[in-house]
Amino acid sequence: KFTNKKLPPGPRGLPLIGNLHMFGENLHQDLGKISKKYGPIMSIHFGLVPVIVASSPHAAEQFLKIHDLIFASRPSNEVAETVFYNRRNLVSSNYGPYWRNMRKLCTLYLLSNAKIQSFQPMRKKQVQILVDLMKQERNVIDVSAKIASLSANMSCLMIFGKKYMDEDLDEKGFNALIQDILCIAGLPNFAEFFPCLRVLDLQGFTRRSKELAKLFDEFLERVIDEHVCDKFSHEQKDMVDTLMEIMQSGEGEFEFDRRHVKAILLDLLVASMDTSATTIDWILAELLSHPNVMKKLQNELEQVVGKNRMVEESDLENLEYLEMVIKESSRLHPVAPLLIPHESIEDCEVDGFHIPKGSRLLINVWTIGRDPDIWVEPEKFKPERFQGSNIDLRGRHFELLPFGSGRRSCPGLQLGLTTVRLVLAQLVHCFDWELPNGMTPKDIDMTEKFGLVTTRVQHLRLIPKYRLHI
Ligand code: HEM
Repeated sequence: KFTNKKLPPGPRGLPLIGNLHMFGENLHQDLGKISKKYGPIMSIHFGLVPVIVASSPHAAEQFLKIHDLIFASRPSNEVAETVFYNRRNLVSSNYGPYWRNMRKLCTLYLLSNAKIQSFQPMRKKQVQILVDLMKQERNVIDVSAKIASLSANMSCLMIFGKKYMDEDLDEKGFNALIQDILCIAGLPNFAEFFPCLRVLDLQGFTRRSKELAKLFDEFLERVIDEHVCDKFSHEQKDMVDTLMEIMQSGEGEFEFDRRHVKAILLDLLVASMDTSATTIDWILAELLSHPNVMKKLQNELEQVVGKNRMVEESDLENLEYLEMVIKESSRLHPVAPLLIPHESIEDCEVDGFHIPKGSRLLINVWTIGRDPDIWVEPEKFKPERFQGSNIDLRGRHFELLPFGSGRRSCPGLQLGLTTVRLVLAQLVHCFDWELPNGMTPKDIDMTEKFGLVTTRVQHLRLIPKYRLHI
């Protein structure tokens, strides 16, 4: 079928390990450097697995729009199989009828605008609890940890109908276990690239995946049992209720039992908790590094909301500068800098290059966001660059893709953005934030820690000064 079998260019690999020796802790940055030499469609190898890296808006559009269908699958991995019930979740399931149906159900019943709206009072209450707590504080607080807990609480209330405390799962704690899942799923797993090493479990991933699978399965069983017996009364229909209803109605049009319910519940938890919290953390860190931007945002809030009340969700659509700030931070710090790996289901030709079936695809949105050919002074944090621009966050403009684009793009975009906008607006409106111990804005550390969700290495420790008149 293909006359031209030329693979995309890329660095020569070593026998067996391919290019794995070229990568340090920050895979997205290393790939960015290498792609400068080999171009926006690059071919490398993780062990024996062929990997294609796209690093320009044009290349991203080729894979996520023009040839979207061919690249709409996901590679398998240890965590997907062990922890997510043999890939019955949405994030890691193969492209096909199961994924299509499940995605439709999730968008229609769990992540629709009406559903997001129904959780508005819950969000308001949880943010209020955090603001009240911070109002009392005179000392330095770990704001990153507080934002992570707030996000975890909001996710749990939405998905399970109640907050779960760290001790509900394991002595290691709820948040830490979710981090473990993201970590194992995000790091290069040698057993995947060299199947013969699988039995040796050199990185201990198999053992840890099995432990995590057991812990979460017991937890999810308990949660479902509680709902079935209605041991705790909850005012509002949560996502467990909705999924159980779908299961009982037979509307799934495919096999749908407890394993599917559990896989989707865990998926939603993992996909929502850290992404939203980390996005907020990065934005706050940039605002603290740029006091002029912080001031301008506070001025906007003063004009739209005023100092006599807190922010309401209905205010959010009037906060234009906030939107620019979110876009600018998402450009520099996309929380999933390589998106989630895609996999091709057929041979394909892209820009004259042959891409074999079964290639893994990484879209380096981090590099695209910092490309000097696309952005003026790309390393500078300047929200004003989006003034009057039609570039949005929805994946229609391939130079800015924090939620991906096309069939596999984030179905939780609206929910995630609502959380990010509300929490950020409230924290910036209610408080002035002081840096501790003579720290200056220049001292804020922006070092990244790569993972499926890429976080800042340092937590933000700040002193809140309440600034409203109520
Ligand atoms: C600011 C917050 C968020 C960001 C930045 C974000 C980003 C992303 C990205 C980059 C992807 C991968 C796209 C790709 O592979 O092409 C993704 C997938 C996904 N996200 Fe989000 N996300 C966020 C919040 C959420 C929330 C709140 C939920 C649901 C509760 C969610 C559910 C999912 C799911 C289920 C997928 C997998 C979709 C599939 O494979 O079909 N996300 N997200």
